[in-house]
Amino acid sequence: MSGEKEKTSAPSSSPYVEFCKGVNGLDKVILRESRGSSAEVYLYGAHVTSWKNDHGEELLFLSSKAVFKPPKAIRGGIPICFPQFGGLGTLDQHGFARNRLWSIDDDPPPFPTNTLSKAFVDLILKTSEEDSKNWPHSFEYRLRIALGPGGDLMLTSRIRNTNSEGKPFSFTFAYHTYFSVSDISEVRVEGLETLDYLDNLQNKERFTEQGDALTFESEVDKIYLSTPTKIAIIDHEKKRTFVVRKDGLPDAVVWNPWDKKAKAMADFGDDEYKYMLCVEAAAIEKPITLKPGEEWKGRLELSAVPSSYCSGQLDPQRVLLGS
Ligand SMILES: O=P(O)(O)OC[C@H]1O[C@H](O)[C@H](O)[C@@H](O)[C@@H]1O
Repeated sequence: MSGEKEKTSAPSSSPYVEFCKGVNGLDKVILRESRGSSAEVYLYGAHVTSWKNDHGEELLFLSSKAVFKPPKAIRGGIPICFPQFGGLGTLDQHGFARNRLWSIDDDPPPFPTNTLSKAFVDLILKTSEEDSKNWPHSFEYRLRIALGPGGDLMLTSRIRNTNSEGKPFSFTFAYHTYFSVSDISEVRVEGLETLDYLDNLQNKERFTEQGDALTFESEVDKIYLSTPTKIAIIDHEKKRTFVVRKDGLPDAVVWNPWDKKAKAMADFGDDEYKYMLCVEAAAIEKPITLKPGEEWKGRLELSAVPSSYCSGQLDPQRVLLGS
């Protein structure tokens, strides 16, 4: 199994980082921030399955039918799509990172920016013999998952080309975040209006979004191109706004399977589409290419703030700037 060499000793827990077992005895890490927020990460897939605010409220959607058993990816939370998004290549849907066993990275290279947080974990995935048969490249993928002092969830991916023969490689990528929402019909997304998108439901044809914030009344599966670095997901019923900030990730996928596709998915409840929305920070239209020795960085920062709106009038500037 890849990455076993990194595991020199059993990691020791602290008040901020607890190493334990999750469903089916899979290794899990719980991050806790002193004001009460928390996150849970499975080493299987480097998959964040839970993110709670300081009131203990769950902010991510995880299906009640999620399967915690390799080789199936966990349905919900934040799957990592690498080195391929969707079916855009020869690999299995969304690549292999989401269904590999990652290791704890005991000695990650330093980060240029110091986070104040003590609640973080560093994970690593390296090329395995099996994966190199389908994707003949050598890579090191380091992922830091951190909870900020205010409960923000930060994921930083650093992917390095370690090919020894001078071969570049290209990949597409997404943080496939499933947000928990009170009722999909009460949700709107701001920051994607007037942008071009590829519609996965119409052979990836290119369209331009209209001027209004996005609302949802049927299946949606769109790849928005060259989006702003901030996107807001406003849950009117919960009076909660998620703010997605991303860096190095120009695109954003918006997905909800709606009723028919929900029924067709074995690991997804028939009605659960009402309670989730995927907004995925991604690099899809223009694949990332790395020469040997080069590193790419892609960062996602999620925060959940009370919606600042009254009488249904939302000022997007306040939502995006006022957190
Ligand atoms: O079922 P999965 O392989 O996890 O994929 C779930 C979904 O992921 C993305 O959002 C894609 O755009 C969708 O087309 C796909 O259905």
